[in-house]
Amino acid sequence: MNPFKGSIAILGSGNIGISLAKGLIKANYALPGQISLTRRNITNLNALAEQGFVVSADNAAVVSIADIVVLAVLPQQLNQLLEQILPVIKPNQLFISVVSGVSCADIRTKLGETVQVIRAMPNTAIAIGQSMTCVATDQADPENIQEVIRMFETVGAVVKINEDLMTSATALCACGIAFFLRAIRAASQGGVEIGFHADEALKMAVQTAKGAADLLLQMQSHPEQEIDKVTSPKGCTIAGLNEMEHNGFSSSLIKGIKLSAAKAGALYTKE
Ligand SMILES: NC(=O)C1=CN([C@@H]2O[C@H](COP(=O)(O)OP(=O)(O)OC[C@H]3O[C@@H](n4cnc5c(N)ncnc54)[C@H](OP(=O)(O)O)[C@@H]3O)[C@@H](O)[C@H]2O)C=CC1
Ligand SMILES: O=C(O)[C@@H]1CCC=N1
Repeated sequence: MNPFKGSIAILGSGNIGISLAKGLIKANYALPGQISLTRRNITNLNALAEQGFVVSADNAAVVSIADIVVLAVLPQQLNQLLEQILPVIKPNQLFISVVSGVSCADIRTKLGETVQVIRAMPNTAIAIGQSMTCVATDQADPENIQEVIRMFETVGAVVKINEDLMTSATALCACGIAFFLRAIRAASQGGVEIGFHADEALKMAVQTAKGAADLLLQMQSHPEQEIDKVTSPKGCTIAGLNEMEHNGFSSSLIKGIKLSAAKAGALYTKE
């Protein structure tokens, strides 16, 4: 892999910003000294400073020397941040926004119409190189799109989508990791009810979930094909599955994803 040669500023180093930084280092996309991390309370970044990351509370200072600027604050924190960096942005800088519900055009409205903006929607598995990242833009240059895809491919799978689907991607992939984690947690709680200690129930549920995901990835099959192989006639799997469905299992996942998508589209206030 050809490492990135320039410098990266991650503005808003909270959960996803730090996960991204760690993932990029783990994948050898960049060295810690090439990545500046900002937040207002920088004492929370002491451990990362010790690992060699540049840590700062001064967004403008790090943007003034960055080739790639990653916007990773909450939607309601974005406008104030953009006001801070507006005076120092340079031509040829690439802005990557992971902020939910904010369009490329919204960011250009604040930073100027010539600014190159690409949105990326990763999930927290980016820290271990297993993100599902959706990438979208409206008018960024092809070479910038290629660099962003290359960056996120080092830390997981990437799908390029139309920008109008970014809130849907937020719900399915970024929020989605929490939905699957909750399903694993629930399975482990079921495991405790039927006789296992909590730690062994969780280990069993985690490996079973991993096996299910890997089956689909490696066999390129449909979930129902794999389910059909498990459900013996008159057996215990179909009994359990149908009981879950009677209680709204699929329906609740679908409804939750629809609500998350609607909410993701309404997190940002332009003014
Ligand atoms: N968490 C996730 O899984 C994902 C989140 N996202 C998106 O990423 C964004 C961040 O989410 P998340 O990481 O969960 O949120 P966090 O609250 O964990 O992170 C946001 C960070 O921004 C910092 N911050 C706030 N204002 C400023 C500022 N003016 N300058 C510099 N830093 C600032 C905060 O620290 P301090 O208060 O110290 O300044 C905080 O650490 C959101 O827009 C979210 O929609 C996208 C994909 C996945
Ligand atoms: O919960 C949130 O709003 C953010 C966006 C996607 C994941 N976390």
